[in-house]
Amino acid sequence: MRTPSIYSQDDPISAALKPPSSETEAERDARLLSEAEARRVSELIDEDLRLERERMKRNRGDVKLLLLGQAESGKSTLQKQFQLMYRPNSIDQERISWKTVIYFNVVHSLKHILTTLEAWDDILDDESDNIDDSVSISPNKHRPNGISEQPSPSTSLMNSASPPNGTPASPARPGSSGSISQHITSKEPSSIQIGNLRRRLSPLVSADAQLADRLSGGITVSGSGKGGVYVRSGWQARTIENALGRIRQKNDSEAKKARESISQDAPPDILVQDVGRMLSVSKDDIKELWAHPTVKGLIARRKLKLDEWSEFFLRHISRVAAPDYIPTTDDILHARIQTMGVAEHIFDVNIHGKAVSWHLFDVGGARGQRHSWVPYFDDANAIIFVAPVSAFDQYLEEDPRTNRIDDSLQLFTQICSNALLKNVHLVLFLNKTDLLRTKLDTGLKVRKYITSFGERSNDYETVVQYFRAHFLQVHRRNNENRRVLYTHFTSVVDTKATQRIIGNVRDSIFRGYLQSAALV
Ligand SMILES: Nc1nc2c(ncn2[C@@H]2O[C@H](COP(=O)(O)OP(=O)(O)OP(=O)(O)O)[C@@H](O)[C@H]2O)c(=O)[nH]1
Ligand SMILES: [Mg+2]
Repeated sequence: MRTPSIYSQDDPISAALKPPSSETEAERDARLLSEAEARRVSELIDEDLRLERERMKRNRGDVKLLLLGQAESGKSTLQKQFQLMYRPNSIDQERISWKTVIYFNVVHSLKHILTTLEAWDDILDDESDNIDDSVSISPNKHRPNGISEQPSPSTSLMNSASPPNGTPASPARPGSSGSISQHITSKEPSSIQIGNLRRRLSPLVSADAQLADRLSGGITVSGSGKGGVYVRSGWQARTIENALGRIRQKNDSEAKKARESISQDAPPDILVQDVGRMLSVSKDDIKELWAHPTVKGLIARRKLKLDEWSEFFLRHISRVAAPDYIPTTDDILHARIQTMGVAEHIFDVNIHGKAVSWHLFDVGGARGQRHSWVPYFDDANAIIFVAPVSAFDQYLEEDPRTNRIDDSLQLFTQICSNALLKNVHLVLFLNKTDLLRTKLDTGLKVRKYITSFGERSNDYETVVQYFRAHFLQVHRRNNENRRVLYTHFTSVVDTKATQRIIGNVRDSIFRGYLQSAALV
């Protein structure tokens, strides 16, 4: 008996599509097979559409929270704190993959130190010594890593001649950034010592590109210079898959199951294993380089600028370079990897007996990434805008003429004035306050970089209030709807303090959410 066909005798379209009567058995079998495949694909599409409709319906009641702010402001670190609070097990599952990031952070920092030393001929040249970096420095060679050593321009915040609090702006004055304790007078010993360290560390440093490739999955993004590498959401699974290699061969559902079953017992990636071995062998050399008077001198003279994560991992190198190293949660919070695009994280948040799904969108903050934020604006319930207040002496990697505080203020202006966001609950984190304290304690003068700071006192309280006043001013000028701005001084690497603040923010967002959902 012939298998029933999809072609009905009565339907004219079916009749038109009816197979020719001369169809052979083999042609008929092939046709039936392809009809069955078409039906299967069509049913899959229908099922996908049904699930998507259901998801949209379900998500209508969910809270959507955007984490916005410039690159390096601390958005992903804040996301990790949400993860620690609401899905702590997932941090354990990812723990092993953070080892690749931390090794990359160490190796990349060593490379940056050695390249900078090379540009200064591995010595502290007292004749070119000028602690004040508002004056042009003429190194012997071009600057490493394309980082401009032209004096960075000081800024009057948002070009406002008159800052909040009424004190008139005064011109920048050169300041001192502290005393140099070590002076190397003999070129020979210093350069020979560093030359030897460079030679011994070169196999380790040469792993930099491979580690970057492992994390990015081979994707290079323009502008991923200093920070090293951009990653898309899901990079953890990729580093683990590379470690296991064989998972790639399997079909999707098997790979998913294997990924889910991976814990920190997963066999380590050969590359990561090799880097771990080299780190362990080179531990003393790294310590010697990090403690070397020439390195310390270049840092004090601001000829060598290290990021906070570089300093953190170099300070903890004994632990990080140990053969049995497993990243601690604190290490994970300090690890640095640039976000590419927008990464969605979903948490079930239980408030007053009501369970609500929170969708956290962690965005890439570099200028080239900001266009990808907009599609998430129209159904957002809340924004946490993260502004690093320690960045008053730093300039955008993408545009070395723009002071990072100024960029934050400009970005905050755009967010406050955006019509799509006018009803969104707005929270401001003035972040990296721990680093701000350290910078001020070492004698760095705000007025040297922010001319409008004028003759105010350079103490922590005055400085944070000054920056806060600027952000409040931006909010006030762009607040037709008279919405409240919730402000917090934060250091999001501090778990205890941050989780307390997250609790407050959660409650205030949830109150707004209930009101807008007309549930109260
Ligand atoms: N000491 C200190 N370090 C911080 C703080 N917040 C963030 N960091 C560190 O700053 C670096 C950058 O933080 P991220 O969270 O990756 O920055 P981001 O805003 O996600 O950056 P993009 O993804 O490039 O947009 C990381 O090494 C963090 O550990 C803070 O409050 N204090
Ligand atoms: Mg990020």
